[in-house]
Amino acid sequence: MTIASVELNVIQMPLKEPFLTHLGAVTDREGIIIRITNSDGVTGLGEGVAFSTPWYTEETVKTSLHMLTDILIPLLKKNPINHPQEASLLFRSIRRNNMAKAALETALWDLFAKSYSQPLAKTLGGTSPLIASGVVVATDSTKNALQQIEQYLEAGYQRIKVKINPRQDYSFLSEIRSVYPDLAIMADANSAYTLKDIDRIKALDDFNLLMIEQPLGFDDILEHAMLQKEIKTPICLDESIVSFEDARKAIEFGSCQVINIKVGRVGGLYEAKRIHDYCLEKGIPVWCGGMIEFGISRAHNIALASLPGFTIPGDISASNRFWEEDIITPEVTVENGFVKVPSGPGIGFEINEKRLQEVLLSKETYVL
Ligand SMILES: O=C(O)CCC(=O)c1ccccc1C(=O)O
Ligand SMILES: [Mg+2]
Repeated sequence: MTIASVELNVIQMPLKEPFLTHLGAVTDREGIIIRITNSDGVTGLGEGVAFSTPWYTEETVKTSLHMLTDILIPLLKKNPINHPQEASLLFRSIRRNNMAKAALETALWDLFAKSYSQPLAKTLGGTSPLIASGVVVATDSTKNALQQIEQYLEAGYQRIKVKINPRQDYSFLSEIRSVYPDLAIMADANSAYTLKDIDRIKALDDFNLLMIEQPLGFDDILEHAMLQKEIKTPICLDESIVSFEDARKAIEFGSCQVINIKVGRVGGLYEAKRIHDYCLEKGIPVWCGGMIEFGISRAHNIALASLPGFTIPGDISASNRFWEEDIITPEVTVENGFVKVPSGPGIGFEINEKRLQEVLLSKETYVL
């Protein structure tokens, strides 16, 4: 893989409606769109999914730009690679900064697949032609939640995830359950509880949830294992799993029965696939998480979710879940509850250049 240049585009777009969790509101999304070009003029696309502030992980758009320009791109310049997996191994010399690493590594995967005229899903070992689609409801009112659920079920989504916290849990979920007794529902707490809340969390066993995601500390593995012994609802870990090693330890400890895999959170597609393969071997189902992302990251998620261990509908929703107009063409759509895995080379989506220009904040090109 002879890399000729790396282009970093910082963009910003308002969400159609604010995304509310107990940690705050996301109303505008900044992101980094990476275009890598090789010596034959083939381009690979990647997306940096860190937020503007470090509310979900410690990274931000600015720390990602620093890591990319001052550390990761120079590292790639010094160490030519033949396969994206080598980039992933090379980046192990840098501690964490997983979203910055993933932004570059995913672009290399797209470039690699395109240079063999192969769909990225196939390059990764994916087999399913269709991905079951789920969606997240992130609001602080039961009325809004019920309205949104109705609208999303109408659009065909197969599974609903709601955000919960100690001020919005039991009665919120019981109202939703009373309207939708058979709906596939999961609840994501984004670390809103501690073990002192064990009775509140235990009570949620009443609702036959598919799982409860990340109820306790964002970096905890021990207390989730203690909690899982006390509740029937399967625990799914999100924030706590930032590497293959975290996944291995969480499974060994019994800290979770399900894992949400996010490419950015774990540092790229190679690490995501390693976690997937291990979970498949251990009988732990996985699903693909979302980052309120733009179309490039969404496209990488689709390719990853075509692997056989992704047996639960993930947070892979249509472009129009968050955006008036996405930066890719065609946009991601959900039909009869599924997203089609593209059959074209690489991620199978192109940049919508007009839309990219409309939302562009800055652009830098590095020649290698
Ligand atoms: O569909 C989506 O992109 C939203 C997924 C979501 O809940 C989320 C969005 C941003 C940051 C963290 C999370 C999460 O899964 O905790
Ligand atoms: Mg989550």
